Parts: sequence; C-alpha cells; structure tokens
Amino acid sequence: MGVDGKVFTLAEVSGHNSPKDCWLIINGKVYNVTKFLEDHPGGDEVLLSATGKDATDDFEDVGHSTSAKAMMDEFYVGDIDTATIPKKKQYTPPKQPHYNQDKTAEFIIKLLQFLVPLAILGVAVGIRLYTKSN
Ligand code: HEM
Repeated sequence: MGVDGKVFTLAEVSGHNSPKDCWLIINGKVYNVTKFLEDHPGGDEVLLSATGKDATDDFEDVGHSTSAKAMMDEFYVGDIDTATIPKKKQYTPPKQPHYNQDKTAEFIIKLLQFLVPLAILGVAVGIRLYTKSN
C-alpha cells in the first residue's frame, strides 16, 4: 500500500501514456515519470512504449543499477490493483495430434489387398480344375 494508499487500476494508469503525462507500472507500483522522460538515460521512447502494461519485465531486462532503483521513489504515486493486470500467458505445449492412433482400418485394407487377389486366384484355379475334370 502506498503512502497515500492510492491504488490504481490498469485502465486508470493506461491513460497516462503521452510525453506530457507518462505513468509506469513496475513491481506492483505506479510511477509518474513525466518529469523524468527527458533525463532517462535509456531515452523517453522506451518509457513511453512501456506504458499501459506491467513494465516490470522491461525494467528488469535492462538490468537497472541500484541507483536507478533508488531514483524510483521520487516518481512513486501509488500501487496497482494487480487484479486488473492480465495474467502472464502460460506456456501450454501444443496438443499432439493423434496420428492414426486407431490402425484397425488401415490393417483391414492391407489384409484385403493381400486376400482379394489370392481369392481371385483361388477362384480361377478352382474354375480351371472344375472345367478340366468335365
Ligand atoms: C521509474 C522508472 C525508471 C527509472 C528511474 C530508470 C532509470 C534509469 C537509469 C538511472 C538508467 C542508467 C543506467 C542505470 O543506472 O541502470 C537507465 C537506463 C536505461 N533504462 Fe531506465 N529507468 C526506468 C524505467 C525504465 C523502463 C520501464 C525501461 C524499459 C522499457 C527502461 C529502459 C532503460 C534502458 C534501455 C536504459 C539504457 C541502458 C544502457 O544504455 O546501458 N527504463 N534507466
């Protein structure tokens, strides 16, 4: 909970996304970095592109120094209602299609491909034997 106990929703914070009014969400806290945009060593554009979402990963990925983290206090304006931030997408492995799990039909076709010519041959031989004996 912030000093003033202010808790913002993601929608509220998202509106502050311009060079004249720029808020960031980092580690559950909300920062008004409008005055810092020009001075940010990483530039204003990265900060503006980190608005409207949880920028924690973006911030951490840079590997900000402890002095950078200490600076954040002066921009702190409140906390984020974490329930309003969409959960991280969980990795779900793609479902493996069950290729030919049931091989019965395939097996019957193979069997017929073998048996039908054999049957025809059998009939032919039978007829031949029958006509010969007469
Ligand atoms: C209140 C929030 C922030 C503060 C106070 C802050 C402060 C700083 C400071 C002091 C530096 C200089 C290097 C260091 O000391 O680590 C820096 C560099 C940088 N920051 Fe931030 N930063 C903030 C948020 C962000 C965010 C959200 C991003 C990414 C979207 C970002 C991206 C960068 C980048 C790319 C650099 C340049 C690193 C380099 O060139 O070596 N910063 N920031």
